[in-house]
Amino acid sequence: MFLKRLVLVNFRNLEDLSWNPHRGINIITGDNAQGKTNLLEAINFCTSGASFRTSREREMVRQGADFLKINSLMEKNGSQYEISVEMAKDSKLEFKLNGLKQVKNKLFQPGMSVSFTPSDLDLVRGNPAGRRRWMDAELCCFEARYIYNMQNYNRVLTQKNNLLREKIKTSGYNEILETFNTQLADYGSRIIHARLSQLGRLSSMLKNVYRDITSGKEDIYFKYFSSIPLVDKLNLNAIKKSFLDTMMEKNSEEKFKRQSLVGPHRDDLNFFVNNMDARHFCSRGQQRSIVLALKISVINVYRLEYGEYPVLLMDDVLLELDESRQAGMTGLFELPLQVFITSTALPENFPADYRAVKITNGQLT
Ligand SMILES: Nc1ncnc2c1ncn2[C@@H]1O[C@H](COP(=O)(O)OP(=O)(O)OP(=O)(O)O)[C@@H](O)[C@H]1O
Repeated sequence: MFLKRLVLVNFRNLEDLSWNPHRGINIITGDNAQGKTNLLEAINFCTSGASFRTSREREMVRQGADFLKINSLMEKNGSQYEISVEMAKDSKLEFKLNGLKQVKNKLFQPGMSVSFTPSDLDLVRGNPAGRRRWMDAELCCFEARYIYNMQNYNRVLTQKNNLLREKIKTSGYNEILETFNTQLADYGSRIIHARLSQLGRLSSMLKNVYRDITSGKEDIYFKYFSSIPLVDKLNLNAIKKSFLDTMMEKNSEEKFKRQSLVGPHRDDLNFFVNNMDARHFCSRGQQRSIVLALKISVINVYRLEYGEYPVLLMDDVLLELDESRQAGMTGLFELPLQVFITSTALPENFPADYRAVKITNGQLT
């Protein structure tokens, strides 16, 4: 996937911007608050239909303006197409593909872009909910029916929790609870199964990428911690049975605590570098390297799924690594991959060719 042209009107402080990015590495420099992240966010939006910064889309319209326009020319597997997004005052976003209106969900598939922003550092050091969100949104999103299973799982989970919280038990309480448990085991085991199989595929890629970044000095692995004993991790029926058995065992505790204690919504993923738990023992630079290695592994997974690398967006995260770790990424920069990197200054010894643009007060130079 390559972004060939980007035209923005009233996108945050980017009032009127037109750009034909380089096919390889683009470094966007500029002082603070000039519009570097805004530019990355616009690329993120026209490649995913979502912002890495906000879910309140109206915030993206330049203050004082009454509409926003993003127009992009993309190339995917050799074909070109135009995606445009418009939002007029008080109306919803409108998406077009090659000039024709298109529903957002049909326009954007996963795997068009991967972003790495400072908030992604929480993937290592933050709470388990962030890691579960990452597995759901970035790692497993393309698995058939994953989102369908997630939506149904969450719906039943809410119903079950509401039932457990009821003070006066309705008639048929135990039967209803059992029905919810059966449904949760069905959807939940598929979620856990998909997570484990995608993690299995990611594992060796992550090890290799991390070794490259650290010039072979550090090793990484991860562990999926489940609220369900997982004996046969790749056997869906075994996961489902274990899920049902565990819910039976925890039945009294769930009733006492009035909440659902078992399932993928309680699971976690932890990273270990040189056998040490990365949450507690890794430096900031190591944590940054872990997230970077994860993102690079994910773009490799997308390449296997879709036949082409996604666009990679890195906001204020790459050039903070020391030169030896940046040098460890030479292999990445040799791939047919378009990368956008923001930084306040140009790097001194960047390990690959790049084109640089500077942004000042929302204008590219
Ligand atoms: N809707 C909006 N309308 C107008 N300006 C906005 C809007 N949203 C954000 N801005 C402004 O855009 C400016 C640039 O923000 P951006 O986050 O892109 O800066 P940056 O160049 O990445 O800076 P830094 O190096 O500090 O991260 C900020 O001054 C911000 O207040």
